[in-house]
This record gives sequence, structure tokens and C-alpha cells, in this order.
Amino acid sequence: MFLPSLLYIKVTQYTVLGTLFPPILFGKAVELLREASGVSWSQRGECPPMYPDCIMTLEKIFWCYVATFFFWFILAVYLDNVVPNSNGLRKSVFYFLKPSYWKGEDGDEVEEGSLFSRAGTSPPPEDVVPDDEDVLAEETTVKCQVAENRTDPTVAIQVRGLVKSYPGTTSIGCCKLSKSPPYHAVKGVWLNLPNNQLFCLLGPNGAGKTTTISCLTGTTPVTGGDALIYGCSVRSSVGMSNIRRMIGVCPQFDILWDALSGEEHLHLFASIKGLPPSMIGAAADKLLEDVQLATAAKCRSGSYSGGMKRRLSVAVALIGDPKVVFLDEPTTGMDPLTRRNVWDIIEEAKKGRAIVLTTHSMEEADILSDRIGIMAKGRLRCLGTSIRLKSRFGAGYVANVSYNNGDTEEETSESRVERIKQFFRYRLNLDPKEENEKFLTFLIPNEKEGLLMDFFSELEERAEEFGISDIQLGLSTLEEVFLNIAKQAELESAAAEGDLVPFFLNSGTAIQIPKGARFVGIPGTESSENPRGVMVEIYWEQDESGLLYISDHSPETPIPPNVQPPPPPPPPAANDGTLVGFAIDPNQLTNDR
Ligand SMILES: Nc1ncnc2c1ncn2[C@@H]1O[C@H](COP(=O)(O)OP(=O)(O)OP(=O)(O)O)[C@@H](O)[C@H]1O
Repeated sequence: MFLPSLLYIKVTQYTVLGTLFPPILFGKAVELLREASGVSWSQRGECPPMYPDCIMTLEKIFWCYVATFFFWFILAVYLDNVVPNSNGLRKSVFYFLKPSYWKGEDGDEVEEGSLFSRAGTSPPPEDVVPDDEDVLAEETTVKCQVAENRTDPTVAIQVRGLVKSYPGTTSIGCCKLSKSPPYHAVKGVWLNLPNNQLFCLLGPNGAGKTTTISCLTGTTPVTGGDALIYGCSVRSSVGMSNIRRMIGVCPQFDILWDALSGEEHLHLFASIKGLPPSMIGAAADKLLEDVQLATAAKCRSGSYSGGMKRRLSVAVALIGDPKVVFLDEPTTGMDPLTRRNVWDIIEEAKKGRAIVLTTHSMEEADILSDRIGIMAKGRLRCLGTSIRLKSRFGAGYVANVSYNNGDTEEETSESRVERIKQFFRYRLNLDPKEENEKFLTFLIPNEKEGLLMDFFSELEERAEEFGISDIQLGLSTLEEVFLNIAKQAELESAAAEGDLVPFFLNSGTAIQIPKGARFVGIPGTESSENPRGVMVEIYWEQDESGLLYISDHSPETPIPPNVQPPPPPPPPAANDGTLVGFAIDPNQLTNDR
């Protein structure tokens, strides 16, 4: 308190200069008060002469200051632990009562949800046997390895029935309690991801890709199951600290400091990852060169474009030579040229490490991945190489037939096109999906695969006769596979939720049908001719936001006699009295047909 006044005396001849420094002004004020009141530091334990019965002496005030310093400091540390961080994680309100906290053994013991909400316990997600044979085979392999306690040295990441649920929370509002249901974002994923491979995780928005990556990188705690990265468990705090040393992460949203340059970011992360100081400069320069940021290396990242920030995030993920790299939509916002450059970097980075990539670009997945898994609604729906997925889940093959224009009056291009179409119709029972002046496009379903060899050899032999200039045959695209899987998952979930949507029969009658149902029986259509009544096949599509809508429906056909009547008969009516159609299990129809 007296040091500033001392300074003031020292600079008293430079009064103007002294007034520039607030502590000196404050010191002078205290000095004046002290002189006026007669209070001095040496008599701090006594009341001032003018207030002989004072409650607080200067000494008491001093010790109160010391005590409140510790009080506010401890409160700040407590609130820092119990108020949810940016990932919604916090320690329990009574964390300081646990001995493990004081022994430094509590590691990642965290809870989720806001401080003023009570996290309920959520029932685990239903244990469902995967429909897909490849997903089931992978699950069986991992389960066997776990049961036999066998580790495969080629496996970098082993995901063991990973579950992530966000429990329903009870929030206390101003006058009522509101309760949200639990949400299972990841519902039991089993996977072995080998070293030297890039595994691409695809899925529509909200499928659970980022949540899976967050669980594997320790950003969010897992609810059930486990995952091992080179034998270290994400559930243990010791395992997690080993994992953090082994991994590089490019998160979905850039976590960069605007004030630091690209070069400073790489130096910082290289030091955190323990790279020897002598190697940091060279490693950072090489990565900056690779991601084409060498010229902007010394500029503050706050001035970078979105694409440059993504490239810097990719470089941050790769610095320090991590054994496992997680890239969550790394090429979002990049122009096609830069994206190709980043693909080269990722391709190069595969050597000696495992990479997990999520993307919404099917081209990126096709080019970079060694294996692809498609997730939807928290479950892995299919698994395999791009070619396997296309042949199993694609619509089949795409044949493009280009033809020359007819050059004689008898041989016009129309007559040529008609003959090609007839050939396809007669041999494969197919009509073109697309037709223009130069070529015809046919979609050939997988079940016709056996006929294709003979069909295309004959077409090639007769190419001159048909005026065909070129034939291209390819597999359907990964995009089609993705859309099929996403639609299937949406249909399953809609059917499980039991929502009803309006539907108009050809006669104009409105009925309600279960959302997502493929075959729907129409109540009240039973007759002597059709004792089970009639049904329609509904063709569902997804709009741009993924919502299901009815694109078309088949004519009304009799329900086969083996189809079980809906429980309970007669079908219930909707609230407004509209009849409700009943879903027919497609298996009953295929057995019959
Ligand atoms: N803290 C949370 N509380 C409740 N639900 C959450 C929380 N975080 C994520 N979710 C939900 O979990 C689901 C999966 O989200 P996730 O981010 O993993 O999806 P994604 O497949 O990565 O989607 P995108 O392609 O849009 O990134 C979403 O429905 C999301 O709303």
C-alpha cells in the first residue's frame, strides 16, 4: 500500500508524469487519507482516534482480504470443474469428497448435462443382430477375440460393442419439470480396424459418426462397450493418456487460435506431442509445404480462409507422426484442386498408420478408403470395400451404349435406337433409364448378372449391325449404395415409430398408412373374390433433408391367402375416423411368390 506513495514522493517533482500511473495516484490518495485520519500501518491493530469503538481495524480488513482471496480462488476451481465444458462434460458436484480425486486417480470420471439438470439413467439400446452378413461376421470375429482374450497385432483399433447414450434429463424450469427422453447416438458397434488402412465411416447427418470418433478420441465418455487403440482402453484414464500420445485428430470444426500463425500452431502441437525440439522446425515446415500453407505459414490463422483452416487442421492431426489419425470431414469447404492435394497427403499418410475418415463426399470415400462402413441411426449397416458395397447394395450395373447416327434413309438413328432397345428388352427385359441423341443408359439389376457375359459378347459381335460405337459397363455408384442404406434405415425407424401418414387410393378415398411400410393392406376391401382384401405397394423416397415421402404406388392387388390378417381385426380407425391401412410383412409375400 505504501510502495506507490513512496514512488509518488520519488517522482513528486515530475507530478505530471506521476499522474499517468494509476497506482501512484491511488498511493497518493491513501497517503492523504492516512494523514487526515491518523491511521498508520504500525497501528493497524488499533481503532482510529476518531472511531474508538470501530468494528473492523485495518489489520482485520487485511486478513479478511487474504481469506476472501482463497475463498474466491477455491470457488473458481470448483466451478471450473462442475460447470459443463464445451463438450457438455463436468465433474460430479461432490467430486472433491472422493479420495480418488485427491490421489489423482479420477482420470476421466466425468458426467454429462447441465449443472441444474438431473441426468436420468437411460436403458441400454436394444441388442439387435445385424441384418448384414459382413457386419455380423465382423461382430462375430471381434466377439471371439474378446472371449478368447486374443489380440491381433495387425489391428490398430478394436471397437467392442461401443454404445453412446445421452440420458434423458430432468430440467427444472420456472414452474415445472421438463423431461427429455434418452437418446442412443451409437447403439453397439463392433469393428476391427487394421494398421496401414484407411477406414471410411459414412452415414447421413446424425448417424453417429462424430459421436463414434469422439468416443474413440476421449472427447466424450462412452456409455457402454469399449474400444482399444493399440491395446489401450478408452474407458481407463491411464489408457486414455496413452491413447492421446498415439493419436492425431482433425475435428469436424476447426479448433485453432486466431492469434497464432499456422507455423506456431504446428510448433505448439509438436511440442505437446513430445517431438524433440530439434525436429519440430523441419516437421512443421514439411507439413506446411504438404498442405500448401508454406507461403502463409507466418500469417495469423484468424486471417485464413475456411479451406486454409481445414488444411491447417489436417496438418495439426498429422504432426508428431501419430500411429492413428482421425479425420472428421477434413475436406469440407475446400475447392476441388486443394481437395485433390489433401487426398494425396492422406493417401501418403496411410503408410504405417490407421486412419479413420468421415466424409459426405462419396468420391473421396471411393478414392481413399480401403474399407467403408455405412452407419445410420447409430448402427453399422454395411461394411466392406467399395466394390463389395456397390455389388451388394447398388442397383446393379450401368450400361452406356453409344451409337452412330444412321446415314441412309432406311437406316435412321431412330430405327437403330429402336433395335438396340428391342435387343435389351427381349434379352434382359429392360428399358433404358436415360436416352439422348448419342447414347442410351440401362440399369441392369444384380439378379441378371448371370446373363451378362453372353449378352454383351453378342452385343459386341453385332455392334456394327446395331450401329453401336461404344459400350461401357460399370458398377452402380457408391452414392446409390449410400442412398439405399440411408433410405432403408429411415424406413425401419419410421415403421418402428408407428407414425401414420395420409394416402389416397386410386378411387380417391383417403386412408392413413404406417409411415415406411412397403406393402399396405386396405381395410374393408374383403370380398368373395378377394377374401383377404387388396393391398398396394408404396414407393418411398427421401427428400433433400432426408424426410420420407411417397413417390408412387402400385395398382391395388389381391392380398395372397397366406398373409396373416392384421392384429387386431378389424383395423383400427384414426382419430378423425379415417381408415388405417395395415403393414404387411414383405417376407410373407416373398414366401408366397
Ligand atoms: N450432447 C448431446 N446430447 C444429445 N444428443 C446429442 C448430443 N450430441 C450429439 N447428439 C445427437 O447424436 C446424434 C449423432 O450425432 P453425430 O454428431 O455423431 O452425427 P454425425 O453422423 O456425425 O452427423 P453429421 O454428418 O451431421 O456430422 C445426433 O442425432 C445428435 O443430435
